[in-house]
Parts: sequence; structure tokens; C-alpha cells
Amino acid sequence: MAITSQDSTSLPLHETIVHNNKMARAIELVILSFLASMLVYRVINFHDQNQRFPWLLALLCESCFTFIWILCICIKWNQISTKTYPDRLLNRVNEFEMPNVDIFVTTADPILEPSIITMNTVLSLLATDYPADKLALYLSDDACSPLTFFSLVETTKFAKLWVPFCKRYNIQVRAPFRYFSSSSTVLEDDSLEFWREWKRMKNEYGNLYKKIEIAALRPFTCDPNSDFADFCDVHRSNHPAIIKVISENTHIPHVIYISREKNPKHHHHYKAGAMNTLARVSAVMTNAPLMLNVDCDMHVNNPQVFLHAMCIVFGCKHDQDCGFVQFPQAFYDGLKDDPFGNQLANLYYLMNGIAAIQGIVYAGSNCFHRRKVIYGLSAVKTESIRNEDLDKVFGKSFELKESVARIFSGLSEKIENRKSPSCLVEAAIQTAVCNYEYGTDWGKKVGWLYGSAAEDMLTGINIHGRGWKSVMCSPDQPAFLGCAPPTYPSTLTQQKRWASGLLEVLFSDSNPLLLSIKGSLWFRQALAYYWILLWGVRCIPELLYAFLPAYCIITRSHFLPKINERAFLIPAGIFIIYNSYVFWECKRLGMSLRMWWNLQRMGRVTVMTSWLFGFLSVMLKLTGLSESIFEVTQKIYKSNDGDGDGDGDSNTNDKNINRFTYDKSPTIIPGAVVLLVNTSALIIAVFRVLKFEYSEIWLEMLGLGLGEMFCSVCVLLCFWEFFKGLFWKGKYGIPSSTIWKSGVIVLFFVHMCIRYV
Ligand SMILES: O=c1ccn([C@@H]2O[C@H](COP(=O)(O)OP(=O)(O)O[C@H]3O[C@H](CO)[C@@H](O)[C@H](O)[C@H]3O)[C@@H](O)[C@H]2O)c(=O)[nH]1
Ligand SMILES: [Mn+2]
Repeated sequence: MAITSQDSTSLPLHETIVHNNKMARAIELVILSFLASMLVYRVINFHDQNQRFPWLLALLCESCFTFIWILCICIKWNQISTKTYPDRLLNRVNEFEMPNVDIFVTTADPILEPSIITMNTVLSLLATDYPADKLALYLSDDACSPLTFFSLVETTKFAKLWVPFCKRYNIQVRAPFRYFSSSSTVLEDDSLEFWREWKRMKNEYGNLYKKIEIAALRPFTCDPNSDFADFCDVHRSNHPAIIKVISENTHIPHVIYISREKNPKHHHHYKAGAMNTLARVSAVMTNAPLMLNVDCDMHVNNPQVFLHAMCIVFGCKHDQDCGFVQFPQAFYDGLKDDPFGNQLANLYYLMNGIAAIQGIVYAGSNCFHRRKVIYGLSAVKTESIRNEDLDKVFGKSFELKESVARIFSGLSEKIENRKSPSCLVEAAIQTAVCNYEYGTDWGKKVGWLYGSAAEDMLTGINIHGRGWKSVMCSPDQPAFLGCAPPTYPSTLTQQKRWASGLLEVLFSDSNPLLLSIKGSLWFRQALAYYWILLWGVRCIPELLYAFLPAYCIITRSHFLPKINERAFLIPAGIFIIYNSYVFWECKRLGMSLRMWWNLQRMGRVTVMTSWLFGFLSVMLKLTGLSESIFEVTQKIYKSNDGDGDGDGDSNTNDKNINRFTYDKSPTIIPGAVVLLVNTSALIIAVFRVLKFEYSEIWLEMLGLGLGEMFCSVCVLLCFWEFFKGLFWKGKYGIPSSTIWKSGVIVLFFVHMCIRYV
């Protein structure tokens, strides 16, 4: 079944494939009916309970779970994906007709984000299969680091060899660190000439790597007469704007370095602020109608990615059908079986579901936007901004306003009429200063929006709210690969930021309800956004539900039907059907049993630890006690190379790499508390069993609440890594101060249970 997007005389450039989803729908509805029966059962039997508190709590938690399940069903109901045909595009569209694209790469810290990773991102982008004179690559450096600038200069030199090499031999992986690593040794050609070139490239890349490596080791010496003069005596959070055109279209795209002005008196709005500076500077310099943004920890893995995107841009009948084209995030060298549950593979069906509504959500990286969409244009109403008003919306820069007017009028740039970027540096710097945005709509209605650490969701939901649709493009060979956070603490940081950022969107005036009433957000799309934005809130029912079995065991009360009651079949049914369903879903995606278990386990752990802290930080922000910040996640450079180019990280061969590591941060406490409370409850239960008369043991066991004990054991299994952490020393052990703090909380909990019930 395919819905074509062009008339039948010519083959379509892209097709929407509708996937059959009947089986999954049926199972989801069965689970829903079980959940509903459980709620009904709880309400009917409410008055018969001796202890109503756990029953009430369970009812509330299960209502939340049921609500989330309903959202889930709505999202996954229809499943689509989009197939693109770059060959047909090349046959139909002349190279001259292809639109210009401005490419944005952001980096924020040369230590957390090693330069060599960023440089590989840059190289893979410079070498894509697209006319080089149509591309400009802008690197935003929020650290104002001379090392990053130096690396970019050296990388650009190397690119002048690397790009022609890739294009001549049609190299598939164009990030050198991936290409030269032993895992991808399929050589494109077996001629002697190729072999010689290959060796030369490997050698040159090795030199580049060493230069960057050495530069990173020694402190930067400031020479006022060199290119680096601008970096003399600057501090990363207090310095003027620096823009440097490193290379102008000579077989490779323009390469431009940007470090926007920073001043402690002005909020810089993290990544969103950086993206807005990129949008303005590129408007002044090249003003391409499309922009692609890529995080520094991603690289192009499919050299045809621009052509795939163009299939959608050219294939859409109306512009509003594709405000942006998002490529999925996939990861390279991900740890086997995803021990930290951060590779997002399990979101596959959800994403295909959202794609079938108003379109995939914007994920912050690997996304092509139309410039006019980022400029706040609506897809449904035709508003025209008067030239006088451009000031108020876009700020005072004359060059910027002129470029905006050109985008709004739909005129494409005439390349021959344009000044080269290096003639426009002064004008561009005007738009990269701290106070440029004051009194304008940047960050409010135009550009990447401020107010959330998940600037991607905030910006994306507003685009959908203005009536644009979006398209997810997933070519067979993944278009982009990135690195997932490599350790438990870095996963925690990331998930915490996501949960809090998402909640910030929920509490902003861009929440799905408002946008669907006042704006053009589709109702089902709003539900999909609710499912995502509510991540942080889920910690409350999940935590309560994890304490509930322990509470019941300690106080000899019940929150589940007893095993000899017929109603016991309801929770048992939910447990069995739900878990088999999730397993089936994982199986269809080619996951192993272990991976399924890791995802289930980490699902619980992440909600009760990272998302809890995300939730708390939003509560602090709402009460005005603290500001939210964007904590950059640590990236690790891994090279699989055996022969010394780039020493692999010492962790690479560590068999403990998938173990949890802990630090003294309070984020470890909730996990330890959940674990210890349930362990204590189980110990108490075991002691009780030991006291029984042998002849009565079965009767007593029934009375004890096997359901509750089973739940406690499940919680224990989910937090098993924490259990091991109690006994390990060093970085694999939970620090004893954390154990003590958690222990006190647990004692308090147990004491309260026994004392007041
Ligand atoms: O002040 C800042 C902070 C971050 N960044 C850049 O933002 C990107 C994403 O940061 P990272 O630490 O890698 O965050 P992730 O959690 O991996 O990013 C995901 O989540 C973010 C929202 O929380 C999105 O912005 C990202 O696109 C998305 O990939 C990186 O290129 C950073 O260099 C900046 O440019 N300036
Ligand atoms: Mn990242």
C-alpha cells in the first residue's frame, strides 16, 4: 500500500508506506480492557477494604498508568514510514535547481566534547554528495576555545584532500574516525592507485589527529599577530563575538567559525541561543532557504542524506506538508544490549505513530528546516510582515532584514549577485552580540525558542502549532550516527535534562492544549506531545507504586487481590500480557532477550531517579528558587583502530563497561532508597514465614500477600545494579555516605509504617 505524492506520469520522489498494525492494536486494546477492569474492581471493592489507604493509592497510580496507556494507543494507532528515491531525484532535478543549505554544528566544551569528535562531524558534513557551492558550514563554539578554532582550521586543510577522495571513490562512511577504524574495512576499490590514496588519507588523518591531540595538551599561547589574536585573554563566558571565515568555496563548502558574544550580565540561553546566532549569521552571509542542524556528537553515515532530504522537499505538493525533515538518531558503538537504556531503540513504533499524525517531533539534531519556518511563518494563514515591522521582529541589522525579506518573498538567492562571506563578517558580527535580541522576537516567536532545556521540543511544538507538518526520513543506511552517553551518570544527566526540559514546555504557554485550541496543532498530535512532555511527572505514580508493595508487606495490608480470589487474574493478566507484548515488540525490532530486560529495568530506574530530579528541578524553578540549566553530556572518543592512530579510550576493553558507576551526587539516593525499602520488606516477610507452623504454612502464605511479595521482588530485580553497588568498592560502589543517607530515610519509612498503622 503506497500513497504516491506525485501524479502517475512520473515516479514519485518519496512514498508514504502504511504499515499493518492490526495485531498490535488488538493487543493494546486487550491490555486497556484489563486496566479498565482493574480500576472498576478497585472502585467497587473500595468499601470492603480494612485498610483503604494502599487501595486508594493503588487506584490513583493505576489511573495514571491507564491514562498514559491510552495516550500510547492513540499515538501508535497508525504506523507509517517514508521511503525516498534519490536516484529519481538526480534524474529529474538539475544540480543548479537544488536549493542552498546552511549547515549548523554546535559545540560547547572542548573537554566534555573532544574536538576530534566535532571535527569528524564537520568532515562528514563537508564531504556529503551535494554540490559544494550550495553549502556553507557554520560551527558555533560556545566555549570560545582557540583549540576548537585551531582544529577547525586544520580540519579544513585536511578536508581539501578528504572531500575529493571521498567523492572520487564514493566512500560510504565519510567521518574518517569511523572509516579508518577496523570495523569498516570494506574497501571501495582494489586498484593500486586507490590503495595509495587510501594510505595517504589515513596518514594525513593521523597527522590531523596528532596535531589536535598535541594542541589539546599544551596551554594555548597567545600571539597577537596571528589568526589567534582574537582569542587572547578571553574568558569563555565573557568575550566579544568572533566570526572567522576559514574557507570560501573551493571544492568544499564555505567553512565559518562563530563564537557569539558572551557576557555574564546577559543570559545566553544555551543551545537555543547558539542556534539563533547561527541562524542570523548565516542569514547575513549565505541565507540558504534550508538549514540543517547537527550536534557535534553526530556524524553523517549516509553520504546521500541531502539528496534524501531533497526528495521530500521537492516531492511535497505543498510547503506546509514538510516544515522540517527529521532523520532518526541512531548510535554507533552503542554498548551491547543497551545497559543504560539510552539508545532509544524502543521508541521506534511510537515515532512511526507520531509520523502518521501531524509528523515526527523535532529531535534537536539531524533535522532540515525551512528557514521561513524557523522565522515563525504560519502554514495556514498568510500574514505579511511590513518592512517597518521587521525591526521589531528580527532586530536592527539592515543586512539581516534584507535577507529576511528575500526569504519571505520566496526569491532564491542569485549566487553571482552575492558578496562572499568574508566581505560580510562585520555585518554578521553585529547580529552575534549579546544585546541584539533585546526587544525583538528572537527566542519568543522567531528562531529556536527560549525557556526550556529541551529547546527542540519547544521549538518543534510551536512549528506544528503554526500548522506545519513534518516528515521523518529513514533511509536504509542510517543517515546520521551519534554517541549515546557512555556511563550511568552521564545518562542520568541527559535524562534529567530531558525530563525537566519537557516539563518546562508543559508549563509554558506553548503547551499542547493551548496550541491545539488557539493554534493549529492537531488534537492527536497534542496527545502525542502530552505523552512526551509528561515524562517527568511519571516519577510520582511510579515511585508510589514501587513503595506500595513494601508498605503492604510491612503493615500486613494489601493492595492486590489475594491469590485465591478470582480477581487476582486481572493484575496477573496485565503483567503477563503487557510484558509479552513489549517483548514481542522488541523481538520485531531485532532485540535480544537481554536487551528487552535492560530496557524494562532501565525504564523503571530512569523514571524513579533521573526523571524524579528533572521533576524536582522544575518544581524549584516554578517556585522561583532556582534556574534551570543545560548540562552538556560527556562524549567519549572511541577508536577501534588497532595500530595506534588515536589511542582507544582505556575503557574500550573493560568488561565492566556496562556496569553502573556512582558518584556522591544526591541523584543516587532515590534508587538506593527504593531498593533498600523493598529489601527490608522482603527480609521482614521471610522472617514471618519462618515463624509459621509447618502445617499451616500454605494458609499463612496465602494470607501474607504473595502478589505484594512478587512485586517487591520485581522492584528488587529492576534495581539489582544498585544492589551490587552496595557491596562494590571504588567507582562501581555506591559511596558509603550515600548508603547512610538512604538508610536513614529507609529506617524512617519503616518506622512510620509500623508506628502509625
Ligand atoms: O550551551 C550550550 C549547550 C549545548 N550546546 C550544544 O548542544 C548540543 C547537544 O548537547 P548534548 O550535551 O549532546 O545533549 P544531548 O542530550 O545529547 O542532546 C539532545 O537533547 C538536547 C535537548 O536537551 C537537544 O538540544 C539535542 O539536539 C539532542 O540531541 C551539543 O552539540 C552541544 O555542543 C551548545 O551549543 N551550547
Ligand atoms: Mn548529544
